[in-house]
Amino acid sequence: MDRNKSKKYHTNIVGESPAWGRILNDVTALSHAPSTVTVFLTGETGTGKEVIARAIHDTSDRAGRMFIPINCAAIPADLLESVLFGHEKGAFTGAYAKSLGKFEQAEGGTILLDEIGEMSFSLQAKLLRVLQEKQVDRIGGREPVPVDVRIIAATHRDLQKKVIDGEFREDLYYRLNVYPIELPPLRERREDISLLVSYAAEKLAKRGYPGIHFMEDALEVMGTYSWPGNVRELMNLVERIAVQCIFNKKEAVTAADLPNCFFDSGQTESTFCSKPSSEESEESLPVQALPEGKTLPEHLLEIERTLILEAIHRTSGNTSSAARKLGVPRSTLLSRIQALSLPKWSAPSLG
Ligand SMILES: Nc1ncnc2c1ncn2[C@@H]1O[C@H](COP(=O)(O)OP(=O)(O)OP(=O)(O)O)[C@@H](O)[C@H]1O
Repeated sequence: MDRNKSKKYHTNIVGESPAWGRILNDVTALSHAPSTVTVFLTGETGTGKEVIARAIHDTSDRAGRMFIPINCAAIPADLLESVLFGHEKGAFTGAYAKSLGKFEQAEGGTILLDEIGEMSFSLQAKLLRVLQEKQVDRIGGREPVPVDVRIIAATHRDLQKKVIDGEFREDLYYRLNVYPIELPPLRERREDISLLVSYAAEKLAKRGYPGIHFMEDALEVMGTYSWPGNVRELMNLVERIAVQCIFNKKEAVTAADLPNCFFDSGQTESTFCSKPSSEESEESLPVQALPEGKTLPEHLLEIERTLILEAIHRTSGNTSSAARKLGVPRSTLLSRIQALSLPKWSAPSLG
């Protein structure tokens, strides 16, 4: 890809992991292809589907035109048709004036149909027509209106299952699924966590928050969390901690500033007993639980650190009962806390 194109999105897209690199390669490949190619984005909530859709638009020859994201799940089913395709004056009760739909507004540009799986069956047929005929029918309109709009569809659901269950049209599914991109969950690209945390802190600083930085122990614990809400959850967490930092007048964020869910035993378990992803499985099978690049002693120290932090959190910093939970004398716990340079416990002001 030429430099200008990469510049256009690299400033607000963060990630250097191989998994994320593959997504950026797809964006690059698409930037060289005709900008009419339909793209189908899948991935858990908060993985960056909208971010990638925008990057695809920004690196296409449609960049100067509109990018319109629509969340199909957020608009009542009976309104969605008029929102997408528009209506003529008097087409239905309350249609006091002609209204252009999003497709016409996005002429020459790109439309992101997020949560496409939530679209009603009858509207799916109308969308299929737009894809086939490149024209929309305004509600109450006499003539179809030609449109030149790239469609990017996105979903966090298993659309193939919806097709099998008869809830999503198969013909539309194949029309949309021309260039599929599957966004990896954050737990499958943990290498990006610390970059994303710095990016989030920088973004907040631009919005007037005081500068904060995350200490190694905090990043370590964050690196073992499962992040069900993915990058969105990370962004929200950094903001929540930034608010606490203003209140506590501090800049350095330690593991003790993280919410309790980071220390849940289920969480610890799911981290250390997690199944390797298909990509990791070949290499890491002989030493199944060992994270890439870590030696056994390093990994054991990490487990020890996490367990001690968890026990300290759960006992609100009471080292006697934490030691009891861990089954070691208090003196041993104190010396391990010192040896591992673990932070002193302080009560979090939120959650
Ligand atoms: N790689 C990334 N670099 C920087 N910010 C990111 C990245 N990925 C996601 N974000 C941020 O995370 C948040 C969620 O991203 P986005 O809305 O694109 O996710 P999504 O997959 O479309 O979520 P949903 O399925 O819930 O609509 C946004 O604030 C976005 O800016």
